[in-house]
Amino acid sequence: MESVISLKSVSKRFGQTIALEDVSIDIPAGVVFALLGENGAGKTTLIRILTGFLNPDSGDATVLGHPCDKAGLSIRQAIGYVSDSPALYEWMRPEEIGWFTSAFYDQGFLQRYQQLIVDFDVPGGVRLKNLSKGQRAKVALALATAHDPQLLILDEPTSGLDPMVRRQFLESMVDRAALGRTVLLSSHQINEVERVADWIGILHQGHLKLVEPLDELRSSTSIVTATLDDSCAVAALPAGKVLMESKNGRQLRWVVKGLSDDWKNSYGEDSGVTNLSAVPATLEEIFVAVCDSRASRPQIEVS
Ligand SMILES: Nc1ncnc2c1ncn2[C@@H]1O[C@H](COP(=O)(O)OP(=O)(O)OP(=O)(O)O)[C@@H](O)[C@H]1O
Repeated sequence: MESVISLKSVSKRFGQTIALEDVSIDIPAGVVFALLGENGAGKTTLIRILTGFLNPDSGDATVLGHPCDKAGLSIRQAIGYVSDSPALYEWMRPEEIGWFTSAFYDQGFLQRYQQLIVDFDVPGGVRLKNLSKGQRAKVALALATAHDPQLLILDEPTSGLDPMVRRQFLESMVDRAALGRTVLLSSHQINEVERVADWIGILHQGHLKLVEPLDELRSSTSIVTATLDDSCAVAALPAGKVLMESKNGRQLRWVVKGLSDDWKNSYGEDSGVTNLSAVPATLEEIFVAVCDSRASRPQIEVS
């Protein structure tokens, strides 16, 4: 089946700054895909390429089968998109902008928009320039979702929303995916994302460090801890891909992907290591391990 979003070896620089380097992703239909990354990781650049606002220096990007560099307008008409700073007609009221925008879409748009505005508790008769940041974000979200698009792209969708609306909004993304729609959202809110995402992509300094279904990522990544007999000794790494190692006195901690079932066998009585244990890693722990360049012996594969 064709991917809803496909990026093949996409790179983009701004002068000396590498915003994206050789990024390839295929996102299937019917999933919530969360793009995570620190400030400046390249998330917005990737979204601007997908929505045709920016062309890559090299590589190919398609959305719903359309090439992003040539069909930006068609893509933006077909999808729902909310940027990190949505531009709205400030002098309009929410009820007016809904009515105005409905002219570009099918008959159901206005009814769905009005329902969303009620659900989000936005006052329909106040000018947009006089609404709070969160209320404006809700209007932008309602406009982007009221035509029930196949694909919804959201750059930092929950910033400015209060906790109740965030929860309601994120749950509605899961409902969309269950109906076969696809949602791509960029976020810093790792804990929130962990509750709703099916797939995770982690960008770090323009490089896609990881892209995987969240279930597989969680079940394959462990936090391994151990105690050294002598704090000056060096312990063998556990068998698997060590994403990060940290040491605090005699305490060792590793984040390991694909920890082998018999990993404890490598630590015999004379290994100088005791109190071995492994627990599943949280998404936040995985994110830090992938992005933290201070890890002392990072990204090592031990077999
Ligand atoms: N128009 C531009 N001109 C110059 N540099 C840019 C431009 N747009 C982005 N960059 C640079 O590209 C890199 C990636 O920026 P981008 O906005 O994609 O990051 P981001 O992951 O969305 O960050 P944040 O989470 O802070 O919004 C940054 O170093 C940024 O300074």
